[in-house]
Amino acid sequence: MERFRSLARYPVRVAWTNGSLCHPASTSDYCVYMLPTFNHGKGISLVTTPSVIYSLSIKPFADRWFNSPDLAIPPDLLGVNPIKGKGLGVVAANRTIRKNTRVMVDAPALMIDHGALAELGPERLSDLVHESARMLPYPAREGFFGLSGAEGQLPKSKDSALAIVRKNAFRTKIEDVEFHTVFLDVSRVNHACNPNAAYHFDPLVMRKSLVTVRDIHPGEELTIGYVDLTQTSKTRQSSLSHWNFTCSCHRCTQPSHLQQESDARTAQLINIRNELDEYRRRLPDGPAMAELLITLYELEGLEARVHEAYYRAAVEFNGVRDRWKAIKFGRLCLERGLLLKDETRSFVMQMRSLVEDPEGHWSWGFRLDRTKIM
Ligand SMILES: C[S@@+](CC[C@H](N)C(=O)[O-])C[C@H]1O[C@@H](n2cnc3c(N)ncnc32)[C@H](O)[C@@H]1O
Repeated sequence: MERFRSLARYPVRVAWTNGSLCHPASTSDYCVYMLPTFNHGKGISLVTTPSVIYSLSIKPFADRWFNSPDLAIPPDLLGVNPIKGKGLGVVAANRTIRKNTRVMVDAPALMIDHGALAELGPERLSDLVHESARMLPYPAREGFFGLSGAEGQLPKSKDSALAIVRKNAFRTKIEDVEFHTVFLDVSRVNHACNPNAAYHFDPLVMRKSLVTVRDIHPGEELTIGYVDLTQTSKTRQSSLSHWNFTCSCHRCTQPSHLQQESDARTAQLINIRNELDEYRRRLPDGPAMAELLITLYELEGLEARVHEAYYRAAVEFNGVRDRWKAIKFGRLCLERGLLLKDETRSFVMQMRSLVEDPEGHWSWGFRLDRTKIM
C-alpha cells in the first residue's frame, strides 16, 4: 500500500480499463485489465494485480506501445503449414531468406502474471484467462481461440482458454514482473535446439522480434529455441517438459554416438564459458579458449547465441593487448547483438566502448597485469 501511495504522484500515461473480473489470492487480488487501443487497435488483455497495472500505467515508455510496427507473418516471406509431428509451423515461402533478416515483429495479445499461475487454483485461473481472452477485440479474440492447444475441448470454453495459454505462452519480463505471454503469430513458430532464428522481447515497445541467424531456404521451417540451448540433451529435455512435448529436432534425435559427441561439446562449451567468466585469474590462453568457444557454438548450431562467444573473444584478446582482434570480435558481437537487443543492454555498451577505445576499456591487458585483476 505504501509503495502504491508513493507512486501516485506520477502521471498516468496509459489508461487500462478497470479490472472487470477479480479473484483473491494469498498476496493480492488478480484482475483482468484491457487496453483496446494497443497495437493499432488489436488490443491486449492482462491478468495481474492492481499495483502492477498501476505501475505499468505510469511507465514513461508506455507511449511507445501503441504505434510501434507490427510485422506479423509477412506472406511474401513466410507461410503457416502442417509440420510432421509438430502440428502447424512457420516455413519460408518461395525465396531464400538471408541470415540477419528481421522476419517477424509481434505484439502480445494476452499476458498472465506468473503470480496468478502460481497462486490461483485452476478454477479461478481459467475464469480469469477466459475472461481476458473474451475481452479482446474481435480479430484478436478469434486469433487467440484459433491457436492450438484446445483440441478436444468445447470451443471457446474456460478450459480451452487456459489450455491455449499453457501450450503457447512464452515467458516475458517487464522490469521485475514475469508474465506468460501469448503472441498470435510467433505462437506458430516451433522449437529447435539448433534454431535458425533468434528472438527478443523488448518491453520498451512491447514487441517480440525474430531475426534469422542462418539463411533459410524455400520450404524450410523457421525455428526458435524455447529454452536455454547451451545445456546437454537431457537437461534441455527437462527444461522443455513444461511445454509438454518431446523434442524431435535434429540436435535431439541424432544417432547415439553423435548425440554423445554433441553433449560432450556442449559440456565443454559450458566449462570454457565459466572459466572465461572468471576475471580474477591470469589467463594467457584466454584468446585460444575464446576462439574454441566460438567454434563450439557454431558446431552445435547455436548461431542464435554466438554473440555471447564473440563478446568473450573481444574481452580475451583485449585482455592480452591484441588490439585488432579485440576490435574484430567486438564488431561481430555488436553486429548480431544489436539486431536482437537494444543499445541500453550492458553488453552492447561494453562492446561499443571496447571497439571505440580498446586501451581505455577496463579489459585492456587485464589477463596479463596483476594490478588490473579485480
Ligand atoms: C508455441 S506452439 C508452436 C505452434 C504449434 N505447433 C501449432 O500447431 O500451433 C508450441 C507447441 O508446438 C509443438 N512443438 C513445438 N516445437 C516442437 C518440436 N520441436 N517437436 C515437437 N513438437 C513441437 C508442441 O506441441 C508445443 O507445445
